[in-house]
Amino acid sequence: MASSTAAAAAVTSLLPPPVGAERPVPQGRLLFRASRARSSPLRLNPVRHHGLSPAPRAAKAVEAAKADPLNVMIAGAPASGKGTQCELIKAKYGLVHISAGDLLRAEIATGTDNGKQAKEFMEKGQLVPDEIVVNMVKGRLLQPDAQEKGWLLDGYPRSYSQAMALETLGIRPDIFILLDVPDELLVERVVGRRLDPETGKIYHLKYSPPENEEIASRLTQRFDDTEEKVHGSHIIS
Ligand SMILES: Nc1ncnc2c1ncn2[C@@H]1O[C@H](COP(=O)(O)OP(=O)(O)O)[C@@H](O)[C@H]1O
Repeated sequence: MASSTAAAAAVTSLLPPPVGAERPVPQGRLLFRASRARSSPLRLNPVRHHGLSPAPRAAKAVEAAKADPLNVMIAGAPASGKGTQCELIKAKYGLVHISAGDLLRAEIATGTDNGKQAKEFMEKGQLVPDEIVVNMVKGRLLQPDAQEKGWLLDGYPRSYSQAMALETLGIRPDIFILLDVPDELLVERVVGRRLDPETGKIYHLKYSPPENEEIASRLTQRFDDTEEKVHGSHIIS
């Protein structure tokens, strides 16, 4: 799909280069740069200097050499291309991809109390209450893999209160990416999207049509791939 490849390249080219290369200030419509919270309690091994005296030269050298892992938040409506962008960003920067929806589904699968409560809201298509989501996301961000490699947080925050909950913990992304796709295009993408139940491959009737008649005849549509989903969704998902 030429347009999605171009969009994919557009987003990763707006991100800073991987650690080790020089990081220019990114610019562009799809991307907003947030300031880094230097005192983030999420950094388990920060380089800190105590007292008023200047840091020793050796400590400064260590600090200069140690690049902080990149922390990214990404948001976009259904069919905005978030899944594609997440894969590309993950592959390019080696970040740990943390999806709020996946975390909730894992809670349900393991049958935790949080999972049982979350399920009721998810089945009704409602947001799961902050008491469950905030701690769950915070806990995952604190895991050593995300701390060491950096994180790509997807599907959080979905409300002002969720954003503020992380803000009060001192957790901010280096970059917030909003995939801002016009409604007409989202509808076109969602309505034309098809799934091959045998291979799991996703097609689009117009942009990525099936290779042959046999595949075309078995394609199905996801039950929630409807125009209403686009209109009913929050821009931040
Ligand atoms: N940040 C969040 N806050 C509250 N509920 C969430 C959040 N992220 C996901 N959920 C719940 O999980 C469901 C599935 O989310 P997700 O996997 O992102 O899929 P979708 O993009 O189809 O909503 C949502 O409909 C919502 O009920």
